[in-house]
Amino acid sequence: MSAPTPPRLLVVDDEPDLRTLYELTLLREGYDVESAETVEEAWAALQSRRFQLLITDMRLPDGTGLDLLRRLEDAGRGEKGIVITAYGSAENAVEALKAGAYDYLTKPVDLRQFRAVVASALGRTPSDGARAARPAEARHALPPRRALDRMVGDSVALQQVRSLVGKVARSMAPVLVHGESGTGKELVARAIHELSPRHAMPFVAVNCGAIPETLLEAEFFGYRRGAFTGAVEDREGFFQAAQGGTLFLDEIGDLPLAMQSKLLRAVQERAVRPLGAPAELAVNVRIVSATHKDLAAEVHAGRFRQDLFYRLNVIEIVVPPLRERLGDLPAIAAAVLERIAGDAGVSPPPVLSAEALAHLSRYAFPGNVRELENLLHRAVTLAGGSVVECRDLGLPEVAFADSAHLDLEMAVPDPGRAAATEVPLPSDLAAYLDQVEREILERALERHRYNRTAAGASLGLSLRQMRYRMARLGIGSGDD
Ligand SMILES: Nc1ncnc2c1ncn2[C@@H]1O[C@H](COP(=O)(O)OP(=O)(O)OP(=O)(O)O)[C@@H](O)[C@H]1O
Repeated sequence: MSAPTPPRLLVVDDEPDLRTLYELTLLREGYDVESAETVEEAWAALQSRRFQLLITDMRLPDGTGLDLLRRLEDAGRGEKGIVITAYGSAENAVEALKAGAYDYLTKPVDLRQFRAVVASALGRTPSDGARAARPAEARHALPPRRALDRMVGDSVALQQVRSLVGKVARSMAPVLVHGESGTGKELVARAIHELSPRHAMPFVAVNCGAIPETLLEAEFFGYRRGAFTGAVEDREGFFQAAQGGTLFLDEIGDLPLAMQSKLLRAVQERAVRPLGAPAELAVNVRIVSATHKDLAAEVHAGRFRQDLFYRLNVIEIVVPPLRERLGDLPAIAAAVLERIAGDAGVSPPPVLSAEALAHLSRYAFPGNVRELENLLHRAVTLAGGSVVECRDLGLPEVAFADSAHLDLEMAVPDPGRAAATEVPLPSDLAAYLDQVEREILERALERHRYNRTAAGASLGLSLRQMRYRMARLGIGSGDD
């Protein structure tokens, strides 16, 4: 997969408040963070995978941070270590450096310094706490007012989406965008924002499924200095960051019930109260949310609050899967190839051979446009020339085991027929299902910046189950 893997960090502290504070700070810097409370728990994590950096408290219930550093050294491991020592204990700090620590910090930890030391250990420049450093936002950053242009395709379905976007952009009404993963829901949300009177104000994209439950409130509403142990500076939340603009809540169906209540309150009151703040702050934010889940069914099952559902779903925009609007495929593929060529400074852009296009048109695209983009990126690299052929696409043959052929000319949106003919019966069900599972796991990992815990949780799997499945299917977890 093409997304760069963020550095993976292990935080070890037995004090929940401090652990939360470190995790929150590091997540905001775009790192992939895991945590442990004891030497043994940390060691178990270190044995099962590689990290780039270990950040550990000196005093732990079953030993010290130095024990961890020594074990790493004995095992010839390359992880750097930062040790957090009690205020005034110079010996401890020296001992830590002697034991091979990259650096040490003393309590109470100054977060600015904390970020700087971590960045330096990883050979990076700290983001200075800027929101722009959030990978989720940076990943999709587009020039202003470009989202609508970027939304390629003339199928009836897409024309309807475009016309709805134009209509709803003017109002403040909350919009719920519904569609499978990778269909372009975020593009729709950005287009609404860019066409709205708020276009000069911020667009803040939040993947609700990627934030650990314990950090949700602080992330959404911010916190004040002193709100919890170690909160030494004020931090704004997503609502404040989106002030005057649009807050895009992706994967809203993944929000835990407790947080749903708090969000409902913020939306109703148009005010938020940062953790530790004496009073509420008025916020003027337009909410656009998105989900691939059937939220009505989630309400029915008691997993989503009905009152919040009604609040967010004032206007619904449905983005159909790519396989139901295959007529858009040639134009989207051409636009994507143009973009890839533009990024690489290549001209003219490569084109798909007729057979390659026909081949693609028989594929079900479970990952929709995003999958098409990834596939074309890979294909262009393999093709190395100006024409992308069938063999460069690397589509699993199992997906085509049945020779059902769909003529491109006939590829008009027709959900009924699509379901019946475009997913051929496989000749090897086990291999086919493995391939489907592999793609789902890879997409979830990519979406959650290769954090297996979050990716697994988004699929209803524990970390253990996730690891097992990845190992079975031979999926690497980035750098280990
Ligand atoms: N109609 C389209 N034309 C061209 N590119 C598109 C189109 N729709 C989506 N894309 C591209 O496909 C990729 C996925 O789109 P986007 O992130 O908006 O999907 P999503 O539904 O929000 O995905 P997820 O549910 O996984 O968050 C983006 O790079 C986007 O630019």
